[in-house]
Amino acid sequence: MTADAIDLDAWRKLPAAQQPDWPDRAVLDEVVAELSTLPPLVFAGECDQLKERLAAAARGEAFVLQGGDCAETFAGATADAVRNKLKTLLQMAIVLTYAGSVPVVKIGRWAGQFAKPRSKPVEVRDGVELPAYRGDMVNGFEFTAEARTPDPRRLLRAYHSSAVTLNLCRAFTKGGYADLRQVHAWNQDFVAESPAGQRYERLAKEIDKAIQFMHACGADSPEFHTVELYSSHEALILEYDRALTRIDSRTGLPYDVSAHMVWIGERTRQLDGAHVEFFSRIRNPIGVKLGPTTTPEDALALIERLNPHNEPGRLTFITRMGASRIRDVLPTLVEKVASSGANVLWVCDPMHGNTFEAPSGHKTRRVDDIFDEVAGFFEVHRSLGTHPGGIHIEFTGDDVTECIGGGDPIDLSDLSLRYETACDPRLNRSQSLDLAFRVAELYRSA
Ligand SMILES: O=C[C@H](O)[C@H](O)COP(=O)(O)O
Ligand SMILES: C=C(OP(=O)(O)O)C(=O)O
Repeated sequence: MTADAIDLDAWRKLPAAQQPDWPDRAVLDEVVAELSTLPPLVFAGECDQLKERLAAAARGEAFVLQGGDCAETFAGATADAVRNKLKTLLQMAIVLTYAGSVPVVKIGRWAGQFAKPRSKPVEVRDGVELPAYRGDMVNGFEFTAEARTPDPRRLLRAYHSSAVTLNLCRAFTKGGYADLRQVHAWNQDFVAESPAGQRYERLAKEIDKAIQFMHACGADSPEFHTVELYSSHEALILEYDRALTRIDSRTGLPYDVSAHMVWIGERTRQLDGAHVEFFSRIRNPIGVKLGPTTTPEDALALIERLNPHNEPGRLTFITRMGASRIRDVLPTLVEKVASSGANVLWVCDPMHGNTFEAPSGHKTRRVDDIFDEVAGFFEVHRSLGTHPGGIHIEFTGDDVTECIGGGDPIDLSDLSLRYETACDPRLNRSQSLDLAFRVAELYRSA
């Protein structure tokens, strides 16, 4: 299909869920016009490369590690915070690479993850009702009428903040910070210094031996000093992602150049809705979140709309069923999709089906439920002979206290110590590394 034949604005005629109530259309139009002139954040060729990597993961020849904050904030785009997230992602990736003996496709849930779908449009505190916080791209977190009023100028800040974050990640991953031996040394510190890490001493020693062996053979090529890293976000605010959609000069086809991969959330995947329509036009690799009420018919219809030519690596289903439901709900879904012959990558999001409210009012998740959902995901795929293609998690590289349990346990009374998320609870650094070692054990138990 040529670019001329692709109507990138067809979504405007359809119902779009979870969009802000912008107070001033004229300001929005000005912002969108400016965004449309700004340089792309990623190159379409990189999106194609990611598509190839995802196709390999769907065949069982790679494993996807996708993660980052639930909601990025403008204030959080500091060198320390970005570095800590990247460092944790790289540490997790080494463990998974060794355990799976396949490349790990590293995708940050960052440089664009500034918008949140909400279950209620308003928040009430002490009898005062204000619009819900929808992410820094839309409004402010502070509970005042001024902060909570959607402001289109925030779309521009989201673009610039994404550019800064991506720039730093590109510098770190290409400039030597991601050196394999350095990342492994950080893992050794985790194992030596934390009660959570001590369980994994044997595995860490094996990795150490493997690295020494490669070094001795002279096999540590330039790839061991740099890392391929991709960016992703939920493309929720369609004005933003549309303004950053450009026609690729190589192919003449449209790509959303705000990120390498974008996904549709559980709340916006209506077949006749604006998000599915918009995503059907762009050529990036895309994801769709599937919750526990998804029927096989829903999944097949999404495949038909979003990947009609059955292109490998184009479509990822990110399942988020909840630990208590995954073993019941996932098998039929995977079975029906597999028997249709569709090329789909299955990734497990063990976060969004396991959220509950603590007595203190904090939204939280049990680390054990998160581990259990991932274990269920592996079990289901193993029993069906399909590939557990990756995990999608909300985490931070900082020592926050937002999820309970883990190797250095955080309990309900600890939640208020360092509860910093702007939306949903994230795994902290130690809980994330713990998860990587657990997934490694699942891999090796096959
Ligand atoms: O991250 C996902 C959603 O935005 C979030 O779970 C919605 O949370 P809410 O139920 O507090 O609106
Ligand atoms: C909102 C999210 O998830 P879901 O659409 O699965 O609820 C998310 O990943 O931020």
